[in-house]
Amino acid sequence: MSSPFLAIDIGNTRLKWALYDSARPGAALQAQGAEFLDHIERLADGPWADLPSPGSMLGCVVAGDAVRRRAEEQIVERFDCTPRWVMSSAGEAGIVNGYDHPTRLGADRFVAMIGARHRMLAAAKPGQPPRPMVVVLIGTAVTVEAIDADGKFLGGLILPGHGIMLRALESGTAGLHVPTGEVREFPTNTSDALTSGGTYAIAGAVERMVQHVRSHCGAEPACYMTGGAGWKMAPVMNGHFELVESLIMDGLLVIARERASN
Ligand SMILES: Nc1ncnc2c1ncn2[C@@H]1O[C@H](COP(=O)(O)OP(=O)(O)O)[C@@H](O)[C@H]1O
Ligand SMILES: CC(C)(COP(=O)(O)O)[C@@H](O)C(=O)NCCC(=O)O
Ligand SMILES: [K+]
Repeated sequence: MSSPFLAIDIGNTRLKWALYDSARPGAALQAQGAEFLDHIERLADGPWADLPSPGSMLGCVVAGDAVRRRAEEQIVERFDCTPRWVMSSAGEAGIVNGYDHPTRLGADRFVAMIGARHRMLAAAKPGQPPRPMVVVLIGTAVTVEAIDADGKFLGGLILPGHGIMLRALESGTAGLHVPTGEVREFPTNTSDALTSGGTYAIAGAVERMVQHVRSHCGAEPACYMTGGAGWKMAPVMNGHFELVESLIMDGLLVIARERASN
């Protein structure tokens, strides 16, 4: 008998949650939401109050122990299931972790790569070999991961996200104040210059990683993008980046299914 499954992704800005009808890739989404970290205490009595109780949950958390504990309090207060969190390991669910210290890799990065690998394999036509991948997470920070065709995580970049870049510029200068501008190829005012600078800094780093993977692996990578600010980046990306809002949740579903069958 399958029972509902709760997936949770806690980043440095927001907690994202999604309730599925079962713990397997492709499960039907029953409810989802996102809360800024300051508002986690309201989950049990708020958005979670009327949900069916999940039989199990799995999450990833990079926001620190205090935030994880606050989330666990909400989970056990509201639901009859044990909080479980993915730790990055030397390998799981088709990804081999090439980090110098595999457990130090952010769990969100590890899980997103697992979700992406599953998606890439599912999209392959019969007889088509697995492809290398570039996986981009646009959250508080930006990460750009390289994975070869065998599923080995080769390494990844960490950059400041849009918000951190703008706040750093504002605090480090007299004449720059955080404005909201437009992305322009040739910005002619400060607001547009700042917004475009941040956007193209990320786009440029991503394009470089695509080049690195292409020449290292000798094949065109499958490119996936996710994260709260992914929609801002998708329109300026050259080439075919697939924006997959649910990549981390997809990875949690893959891991939950694998763990249940092992
Ligand atoms: N409702 C929103 N409107 C505009 N931007 C948002 C919104 N929510 C998130 N963002 C952007 O996305 C970033 C956070 O994305 P998210 O994936 O939640 O990050 P994290 O996983 O680090 O918590 C923020 O830095 C912000 O730029
Ligand atoms: C790189 C990150 C800060 C990204 O966090 P996020 O933007 O999702 O909040 C997080 O994955 C993290 O703390 N990683 C640990 C260090 C590492 O991956 O090398
Ligand atoms: K994240």
